[in-house]
Amino acid sequence: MTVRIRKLDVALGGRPVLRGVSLDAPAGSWTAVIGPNGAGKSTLLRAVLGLVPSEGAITVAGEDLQALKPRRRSQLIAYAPQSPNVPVGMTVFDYTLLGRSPYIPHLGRESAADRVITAKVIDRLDLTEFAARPLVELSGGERQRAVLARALAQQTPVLLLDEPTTALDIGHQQQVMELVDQLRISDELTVVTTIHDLSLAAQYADDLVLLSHGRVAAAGPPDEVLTRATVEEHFDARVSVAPGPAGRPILSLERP
Ligand SMILES: Nc1ncnc2c1ncn2[C@@H]1O[C@H](COP(=O)(O)OP(=O)(O)OP(=O)(O)O)[C@@H](O)[C@H]1O
Repeated sequence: MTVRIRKLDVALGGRPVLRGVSLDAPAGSWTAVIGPNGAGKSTLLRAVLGLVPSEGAITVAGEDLQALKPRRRSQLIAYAPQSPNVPVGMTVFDYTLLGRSPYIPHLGRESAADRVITAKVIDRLDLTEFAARPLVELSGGERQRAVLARALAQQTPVLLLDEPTTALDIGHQQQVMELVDQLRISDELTVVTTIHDLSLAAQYADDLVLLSHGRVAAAGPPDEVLTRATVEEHFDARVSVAPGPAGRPILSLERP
């Protein structure tokens, strides 16, 4: 399902945080939102979910998101936040099962199928040995995978991931990115993720959207957006950019 954002403005605490942001994420595509700290990346995802008030238009498959009931919206879009509230005492299994909430009838219980889907997602994220453990007792990377598990258990056509790999070791980064990519291809998921690792973004995303001071500073395929000059201008970093697999750029920091 295509996600379309037009002229999105968000103000927080009386200060503009997003200004006139537009983007198109076609069905089955992967869009990575990049940008320096405080650029507005997380706010953009939160605005799509209706978690912060915004002005402008946000549609999924042509449906106006702001007009949708929360339950319907949860059937369309799953979100893995950067710093979720972790309910004290809740196990990894029960937390992941929350992803099935949009399909459980009011005052009803989850079905056997909901529990099977939950167990499968937990397994695919290497969390089976932690399933019965309280989430708060997990390491940062284990917890991050549990947050992703909850979002994947929701089985929505659109997946919004806020910094899904920051706490992960290199092996689990690859596992998570590959899993999301497989689901994107097999189920035609539309993936929008914020991400700080620019080389990782470039390896997986079809398009990058560079936010700077709340505006779109550049957008397009990774090799067009990730130039040495653009990275220097917006991140104040000196990097070298080399073509990697399939011409996708790989960045390395250069010591001044
Ligand atoms: N509730 C709030 N009230 C006021 N300002 C806020 C609020 N939430 C975020 N901001 C401000 O909005 C700006 C954008 O924040 P946001 O978290 O979207 O940035 P980001 O690009 O995701 O940053 P990072 O890379 O550090 O995660 C920041 O300057 C932040 O301080």
